Amino acid sequence: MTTETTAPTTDNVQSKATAKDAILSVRGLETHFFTDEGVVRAVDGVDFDIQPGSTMGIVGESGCGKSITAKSILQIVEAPGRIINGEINYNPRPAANSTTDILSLGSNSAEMRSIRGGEISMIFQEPMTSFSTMHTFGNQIDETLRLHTNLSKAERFDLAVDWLARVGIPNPVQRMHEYPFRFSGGQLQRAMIAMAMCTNPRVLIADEPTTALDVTTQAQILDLLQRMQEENDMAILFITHDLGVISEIADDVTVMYLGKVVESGPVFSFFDEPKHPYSKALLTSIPSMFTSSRERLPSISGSIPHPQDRPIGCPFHPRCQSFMEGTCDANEPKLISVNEEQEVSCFLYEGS
Ligand SMILES: Nc1ncnc2c1ncn2[C@@H]1O[C@H](COP(=O)(O)OP(=O)(O)OP(=O)(O)O)[C@@H](O)[C@H]1O
Repeated sequence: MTTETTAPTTDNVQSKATAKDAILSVRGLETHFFTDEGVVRAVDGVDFDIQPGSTMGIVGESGCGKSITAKSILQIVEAPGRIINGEINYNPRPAANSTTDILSLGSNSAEMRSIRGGEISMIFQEPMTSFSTMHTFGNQIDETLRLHTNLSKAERFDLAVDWLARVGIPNPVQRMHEYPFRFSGGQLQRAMIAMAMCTNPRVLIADEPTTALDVTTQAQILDLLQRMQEENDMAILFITHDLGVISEIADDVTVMYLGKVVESGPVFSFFDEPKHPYSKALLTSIPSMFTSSRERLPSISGSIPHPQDRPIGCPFHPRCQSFMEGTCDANEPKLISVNEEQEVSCFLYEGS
Protein backbone atom coordinates (compact mmCIF):
# COMPACT_ATOMS: atom_id res chain seq x y z
CA MET A 1 0.00 0.00 0.00
CA THR A 2 1.27 3.45 -0.84
CA THR A 3 0.01 6.63 0.74
CA GLU A 4 0.18 9.98 -0.96
CA THR A 5 3.47 11.70 -0.26
CA THR A 6 3.54 15.22 1.05
CA ALA A 7 6.73 17.05 1.78
CA PRO A 8 7.48 17.05 5.51
CA THR A 9 7.44 20.34 7.36
CA THR A 10 10.48 21.90 8.95
CA ASP A 11 9.11 20.73 12.34
CA ASN A 12 10.92 17.44 11.94
CA VAL A 13 14.23 18.89 10.75
CA GLN A 14 17.09 17.84 13.01
CA SER A 15 20.65 18.93 13.05
CA LYS A 16 23.11 16.28 11.97
CA ALA A 17 23.05 13.24 14.22
CA THR A 18 26.27 12.44 15.96
CA ALA A 19 27.48 9.08 17.20
CA LYS A 20 28.34 10.59 20.60
CA ASP A 21 24.75 11.61 21.37
CA ALA A 22 23.19 8.58 19.72
CA ILE A 23 21.24 5.94 21.60
CA LEU A 24 22.13 3.49 18.84
CA SER A 25 25.19 3.87 16.65
CA VAL A 26 25.77 1.30 13.90
CA ARG A 27 29.23 1.19 12.35
CA GLY A 28 30.55 -0.98 9.52
CA LEU A 29 27.83 -3.60 9.98
CA GLU A 30 28.27 -6.59 7.68
CA THR A 31 25.86 -9.53 7.75
CA HIS A 32 26.32 -12.21 5.12
CA PHE A 33 24.47 -15.41 4.21
CA PHE A 34 26.69 -18.39 3.47
CA THR A 35 24.52 -20.39 1.05
CA ASP A 36 25.40 -23.40 -1.15
CA GLU A 37 25.20 -21.06 -4.14
CA GLY A 38 27.64 -18.55 -2.66
CA VAL A 39 27.84 -15.66 -0.21
CA VAL A 40 24.99 -13.13 -0.12
CA ARG A 41 26.27 -9.81 1.25
CA ALA A 42 22.86 -8.82 2.62
CA VAL A 43 24.29 -6.01 4.77
CA ASP A 44 27.61 -4.77 3.49
CA GLY A 45 29.11 -2.06 5.68
CA VAL A 46 26.18 -0.08 7.07
CA ASP A 47 26.59 3.02 9.27
CA PHE A 48 23.90 5.15 10.93
CA ASP A 49 23.06 6.83 14.25
CA ILE A 50 19.70 7.18 15.98
CA GLN A 51 19.19 9.93 18.55
CA PRO A 52 17.05 9.41 21.68
CA GLY A 53 13.40 10.29 21.06
CA SER A 54 13.83 10.52 17.28
CA THR A 55 12.73 8.37 14.36
CA MET A 56 15.15 7.06 11.75
CA GLY A 57 13.46 5.80 8.58
CA ILE A 58 15.25 3.15 6.53
CA VAL A 59 14.07 3.01 2.93
CA GLY A 60 15.01 1.12 -0.21
CA GLU A 61 13.59 -1.45 -2.60
CA SER A 62 12.90 -5.03 -1.63
CA GLY A 63 16.01 -7.06 -0.82
CA CYS A 64 18.32 -4.10 -0.06
CA GLY A 65 19.02 -5.33 3.49
CA LYS A 66 16.61 -3.33 5.66
CA SER A 67 15.20 -6.26 7.65
CA ILE A 68 18.55 -8.02 8.04
CA THR A 69 20.01 -4.76 9.42
CA ALA A 70 17.17 -4.68 12.00
CA LYS A 71 17.59 -8.36 12.88
CA SER A 72 21.35 -7.84 13.27
CA ILE A 73 20.71 -5.18 15.93
CA LEU A 74 18.81 -7.76 17.99
CA GLN A 75 21.14 -10.64 17.02
CA ILE A 76 18.24 -12.67 15.59
CA VAL A 77 19.65 -13.33 12.10
CA GLU A 78 18.83 -16.92 11.14
CA ALA A 79 21.41 -19.36 9.74
CA PRO A 80 23.04 -19.42 7.24
CA GLY A 81 23.27 -15.72 8.01
CA ARG A 82 26.05 -14.41 10.22
CA ILE A 83 27.16 -10.99 11.42
CA ILE A 84 30.76 -10.91 10.32
CA ASN A 85 31.82 -7.37 11.14
CA GLY A 86 30.89 -4.10 12.74
CA GLU A 87 29.81 -2.43 15.95
CA ILE A 88 26.34 -1.70 17.28
CA ASN A 89 26.85 0.70 20.15
CA TYR A 90 23.83 0.98 22.42
CA ASN A 91 23.92 3.93 24.79
CA PRO A 92 20.60 4.19 26.70
CA ARG A 93 21.80 7.22 28.64
CA PRO A 94 24.01 9.28 26.28
CA ALA A 95 24.67 11.86 29.02
CA ALA A 96 26.16 9.12 31.22
CA ASN A 97 28.01 7.58 28.25
CA SER A 98 27.05 4.03 29.26
CA THR A 99 27.76 2.36 25.93
CA THR A 100 27.53 -1.37 25.23
CA ASP A 101 28.64 -2.86 21.91
CA ILE A 102 25.73 -5.25 21.34
CA LEU A 103 27.85 -7.36 19.01
CA SER A 104 30.30 -8.08 21.81
CA LEU A 105 27.50 -9.82 23.74
CA GLY A 106 26.71 -13.47 23.03
CA SER A 107 23.37 -13.72 21.22
CA ASN A 108 22.05 -15.89 24.09
CA SER A 109 23.79 -14.08 26.94
CA ALA A 110 21.69 -12.76 29.86
CA GLU A 111 22.60 -9.19 28.91
CA MET A 112 21.49 -9.68 25.29
CA ARG A 113 18.22 -11.33 26.39
CA SER A 114 17.58 -8.40 28.69
CA ILE A 115 18.16 -5.89 25.87
CA ARG A 116 16.22 -7.90 23.27
CA GLY A 117 12.48 -7.43 23.83
CA GLY A 118 13.11 -5.32 26.93
CA GLU A 119 15.20 -2.25 26.13
CA ILE A 120 15.09 -2.71 22.35
CA SER A 121 11.93 -4.30 21.01
CA MET A 122 10.66 -5.00 17.53
CA ILE A 123 7.35 -5.12 15.70
CA PHE A 124 7.17 -7.12 12.50
CA GLN A 125 5.28 -6.80 9.23
CA GLU A 126 3.55 -10.15 9.72
CA PRO A 127 2.42 -10.33 13.35
CA MET A 128 1.15 -13.88 12.98
CA THR A 129 4.73 -15.08 12.51
CA SER A 130 5.79 -13.59 15.84
CA PHE A 131 2.93 -15.00 17.93
CA SER A 132 2.61 -18.62 18.91
CA THR A 133 -0.68 -20.20 17.81
CA MET A 134 -0.45 -22.58 20.80
CA HIS A 135 -0.76 -20.01 23.60
CA THR A 136 -3.29 -17.34 24.47
CA PHE A 137 -2.30 -13.75 23.89
CA GLY A 138 -2.34 -13.24 27.68
CA ASN A 139 0.21 -16.01 28.26
CA GLN A 140 2.50 -14.55 25.61
CA ILE A 141 2.52 -10.98 26.88
CA ASP A 142 2.86 -12.32 30.43
CA GLU A 143 6.02 -14.19 29.42
CA THR A 144 7.54 -10.95 28.06
CA LEU A 145 6.68 -9.07 31.26
CA ARG A 146 7.97 -11.92 33.42
CA LEU A 147 11.34 -11.84 31.61
CA HIS A 148 11.75 -8.09 31.68
CA THR A 149 10.12 -6.84 34.90
CA ASN A 150 9.93 -7.77 38.57
CA LEU A 151 6.14 -7.42 38.71
CA SER A 152 3.85 -9.95 40.39
CA LYS A 153 1.51 -12.07 38.25
CA ALA A 154 -1.48 -9.88 39.13
CA GLU A 155 0.46 -6.69 38.34
CA ARG A 156 1.59 -8.17 35.02
CA PHE A 157 -2.02 -9.02 34.11
CA ASP A 158 -3.22 -5.50 34.94
CA LEU A 159 -0.38 -3.91 32.98
CA ALA A 160 -1.06 -6.11 29.94
CA VAL A 161 -4.78 -5.25 30.03
CA ASP A 162 -3.85 -1.60 30.34
CA TRP A 163 -1.62 -1.80 27.25
CA LEU A 164 -4.29 -3.60 25.21
CA ALA A 165 -6.72 -0.83 26.08
CA ARG A 166 -4.13 1.85 25.21
CA VAL A 167 -3.55 0.42 21.73
CA GLY A 168 -7.31 0.47 21.17
CA ILE A 169 -8.31 -3.17 21.51
CA PRO A 170 -11.89 -3.51 22.83
CA ASN A 171 -12.70 -5.92 25.70
CA PRO A 172 -9.05 -6.26 26.74
CA VAL A 173 -9.69 -8.60 29.69
CA GLN A 174 -11.51 -11.07 27.45
CA ARG A 175 -8.79 -10.72 24.76
CA MET A 176 -6.14 -11.81 27.24
CA HIS A 177 -7.72 -15.28 27.28
CA GLU A 178 -8.02 -15.61 23.49
CA TYR A 179 -5.64 -17.12 20.93
CA PRO A 180 -4.01 -14.76 18.38
CA PHE A 181 -5.90 -16.32 15.41
CA ARG A 182 -9.11 -14.83 16.82
CA PHE A 183 -7.73 -11.29 16.36
CA SER A 184 -8.24 -9.36 13.07
CA GLY A 185 -5.13 -8.18 11.15
CA GLY A 186 -5.37 -4.66 12.61
CA GLN A 187 -5.95 -5.99 16.13
CA LEU A 188 -2.97 -8.33 15.86
CA GLN A 189 -0.77 -5.45 14.77
CA ARG A 190 -2.00 -3.43 17.76
CA ALA A 191 -1.50 -6.42 20.08
CA MET A 192 2.08 -6.75 18.84
CA ILE A 193 2.66 -3.05 19.53
CA ALA A 194 1.28 -3.57 23.06
CA MET A 195 3.67 -6.49 23.53
CA ALA A 196 6.63 -4.47 22.20
CA MET A 197 5.78 -1.41 24.29
CA CYS A 198 4.83 -3.00 27.62
CA THR A 199 8.47 -3.16 28.74
CA ASN A 200 8.92 0.56 28.07
CA PRO A 201 11.73 0.10 25.50
CA ARG A 202 14.32 2.78 24.81
CA VAL A 203 14.39 1.79 21.12
CA LEU A 204 11.54 0.37 19.02
CA ILE A 205 12.34 -1.29 15.69
CA ALA A 206 9.28 -1.25 13.45
CA ASP A 207 9.71 -3.35 10.27
CA GLU A 208 6.95 -2.42 7.81
CA PRO A 209 4.46 -2.33 10.70
CA THR A 210 1.56 -0.95 8.67
CA THR A 211 2.07 -2.40 5.19
CA ALA A 212 -0.69 -5.01 5.46
CA LEU A 213 -3.25 -2.59 6.92
CA ASP A 214 -5.91 -0.35 5.41
CA VAL A 215 -5.20 3.38 5.23
CA THR A 216 -7.35 4.29 8.27
CA THR A 217 -5.81 1.66 10.55
CA GLN A 218 -2.36 2.60 9.25
CA ALA A 219 -2.92 6.24 10.20
CA GLN A 220 -4.17 5.22 13.67
CA ILE A 221 -1.12 3.02 14.26
CA LEU A 222 1.33 5.72 13.16
CA ASP A 223 -0.43 8.16 15.45
CA LEU A 224 -0.24 5.68 18.30
CA LEU A 225 3.51 5.14 17.78
CA GLN A 226 4.14 8.86 17.72
CA ARG A 227 2.19 9.42 20.95
CA MET A 228 4.05 6.59 22.68
CA GLN A 229 7.35 7.99 21.44
CA GLU A 230 6.57 11.37 22.96
CA GLU A 231 5.54 9.83 26.28
CA ASN A 232 8.65 7.66 26.64
CA ASP A 233 11.28 9.63 24.68
CA MET A 234 11.71 6.38 22.77
CA ALA A 235 13.80 6.17 19.61
CA ILE A 236 12.22 4.42 16.60
CA LEU A 237 13.93 2.67 13.70
CA PHE A 238 11.17 2.58 11.09
CA ILE A 239 11.62 0.36 8.03
CA THR A 240 9.35 0.87 5.06
CA HIS A 241 9.01 1.01 1.27
CA ASP A 242 6.49 3.77 1.70
CA LEU A 243 7.93 7.26 1.39
CA GLY A 244 4.52 8.70 2.31
CA VAL A 245 4.85 7.11 5.74
CA ILE A 246 8.46 8.34 6.02
CA SER A 247 7.36 11.91 5.36
CA GLU A 248 4.84 11.56 8.22
CA ILE A 249 6.96 9.91 10.86
CA ALA A 250 10.73 10.19 10.29
CA ASP A 251 13.20 12.78 11.54
CA ASP A 252 16.10 11.28 9.60
CA VAL A 253 16.32 8.94 6.62
CA THR A 254 18.84 6.29 5.62
CA VAL A 255 18.55 5.04 2.03
CA MET A 256 19.90 1.55 1.35
CA TYR A 257 20.76 -0.16 -1.93
CA LEU A 258 22.19 -3.70 -2.21
CA GLY A 259 23.25 -3.84 1.43
CA LYS A 260 24.85 -0.39 1.50
CA VAL A 261 23.86 3.06 2.71
CA VAL A 262 23.80 5.35 -0.32
CA GLU A 263 22.41 8.46 1.39
CA SER A 264 21.49 9.63 4.87
CA GLY A 265 20.36 12.88 6.42
CA PRO A 266 17.37 14.76 7.83
CA VAL A 267 14.02 13.87 6.29
CA PHE A 268 13.46 17.43 5.11
CA SER A 269 16.71 17.44 3.10
CA PHE A 270 15.90 14.03 1.65
CA PHE A 271 12.58 15.22 0.22
CA ASP A 272 13.75 18.71 -0.65
CA GLU A 273 17.24 18.06 -1.97
CA PRO A 274 17.92 14.36 -2.47
CA LYS A 275 21.53 13.87 -3.49
CA HIS A 276 22.05 10.28 -4.66
CA PRO A 277 20.66 9.36 -8.11
CA TYR A 278 18.96 6.38 -6.42
CA SER A 279 17.19 8.66 -3.90
CA LYS A 280 16.07 10.90 -6.76
CA ALA A 281 14.78 7.88 -8.68
CA LEU A 282 12.89 6.60 -5.62
CA LEU A 283 11.25 9.97 -5.14
CA THR A 284 10.14 10.28 -8.76
CA SER A 285 8.71 6.76 -8.77
CA ILE A 286 6.07 7.49 -6.11
CA PRO A 287 2.84 9.49 -6.09
CA SER A 288 3.39 12.94 -4.67
CA MET A 289 1.45 16.08 -3.95
CA PHE A 290 2.77 17.37 -7.27
CA THR A 291 1.63 14.37 -9.32
CA SER A 292 -1.96 13.77 -10.38
CA SER A 293 -3.00 10.22 -9.49
CA ARG A 294 -4.02 9.73 -13.14
CA GLU A 295 -0.50 10.43 -14.39
CA ARG A 296 1.63 7.42 -15.16
CA LEU A 297 4.48 7.23 -12.71
CA PRO A 298 7.98 6.59 -13.95
CA SER A 299 9.58 3.56 -12.31
CA ILE A 300 13.28 3.14 -11.66
CA SER A 301 14.84 1.75 -14.83
CA GLY A 302 16.24 -1.79 -14.72
CA SER A 303 15.93 -4.15 -11.80
CA ILE A 304 17.97 -4.82 -8.68
CA PRO A 305 20.78 -7.25 -9.53
CA HIS A 306 20.75 -10.65 -7.84
CA PRO A 307 22.74 -10.23 -4.61
CA GLN A 308 25.19 -12.93 -5.74
CA ASP A 309 25.75 -11.03 -8.95
CA ARG A 310 26.79 -7.66 -7.59
CA PRO A 311 28.10 -5.17 -10.15
CA ILE A 312 31.72 -4.09 -9.81
CA GLY A 313 32.05 -0.49 -8.66
CA CYS A 314 29.01 1.42 -7.47
CA PRO A 315 26.20 -1.13 -6.97
CA PHE A 316 23.65 1.25 -8.54
CA HIS A 317 25.66 2.07 -11.69
CA PRO A 318 23.78 -0.23 -14.16
CA ARG A 319 20.53 1.64 -13.38
CA CYS A 320 21.95 5.10 -12.83
CA GLN A 321 20.96 8.10 -15.00
CA SER A 322 24.27 9.80 -14.11
CA PHE A 323 26.55 6.80 -14.81
CA MET A 324 30.17 7.77 -15.60
CA GLU A 325 32.00 5.09 -17.55
CA GLY A 326 35.41 4.16 -16.19
CA THR A 327 34.57 5.57 -12.76
CA CYS A 328 31.28 4.16 -11.49
CA ASP A 329 31.92 0.70 -13.00
CA ALA A 330 35.49 0.57 -11.68
CA ASN A 331 35.50 1.75 -8.06
CA GLU A 332 33.14 1.80 -5.10
CA PRO A 333 32.24 5.26 -3.82
CA LYS A 334 32.56 5.93 -0.08
CA LEU A 335 29.90 7.50 2.12
CA ILE A 336 31.02 11.12 2.51
CA SER A 337 29.53 14.30 4.00
CA VAL A 338 28.31 16.65 1.30
CA ASN A 339 27.14 19.36 3.68
CA GLU A 340 26.51 19.73 7.42
CA GLU A 341 23.57 17.35 7.32
CA GLN A 342 23.72 14.94 4.40
CA GLU A 343 26.00 12.01 3.60
CA VAL A 344 26.07 10.33 0.21
CA SER A 345 28.09 7.64 -1.52
CA CYS A 346 28.34 8.76 -5.14
CA PHE A 347 31.24 9.86 -7.37
CA LEU A 348 29.23 12.92 -8.42
CA TYR A 349 30.07 14.40 -5.03
CA GLU A 350 33.61 13.19 -4.45
CA GLY A 351 36.07 16.06 -4.53
CA SER A 352 33.22 18.60 -4.43
N1 LIG B 1 17.89 -17.01 4.75
C1 LIG B 1 18.49 -16.34 3.77
N2 LIG B 1 19.33 -16.96 2.93
C2 LIG B 1 19.95 -16.30 1.92
N3 LIG B 1 19.77 -14.99 1.67
C3 LIG B 1 18.93 -14.32 2.47
C4 LIG B 1 18.24 -14.95 3.55
N4 LIG B 1 17.47 -14.01 4.18
C5 LIG B 1 17.67 -12.85 3.50
N5 LIG B 1 18.54 -13.03 2.48
C6 LIG B 1 18.99 -12.03 1.52
O1 LIG B 1 19.41 -10.88 2.19
C7 LIG B 1 19.13 -9.74 1.38
C8 LIG B 1 18.50 -8.68 2.24
O2 LIG B 1 17.22 -9.14 2.70
P1 LIG B 1 16.27 -8.23 3.59
O3 LIG B 1 15.14 -9.10 4.04
O4 LIG B 1 17.05 -7.53 4.62
O5 LIG B 1 15.74 -7.17 2.54
P2 LIG B 1 14.69 -6.01 2.76
O6 LIG B 1 15.31 -4.76 2.26
O7 LIG B 1 14.19 -6.00 4.16
O8 LIG B 1 13.51 -6.45 1.77
P3 LIG B 1 11.93 -6.35 1.96
O9 LIG B 1 11.64 -4.89 1.81
O10 LIG B 1 11.41 -7.16 0.82
O11 LIG B 1 11.59 -6.89 3.30
C9 LIG B 1 18.24 -10.21 0.23
O12 LIG B 1 19.03 -10.28 -0.93
C10 LIG B 1 17.82 -11.57 0.66
O13 LIG B 1 17.66 -12.41 -0.46
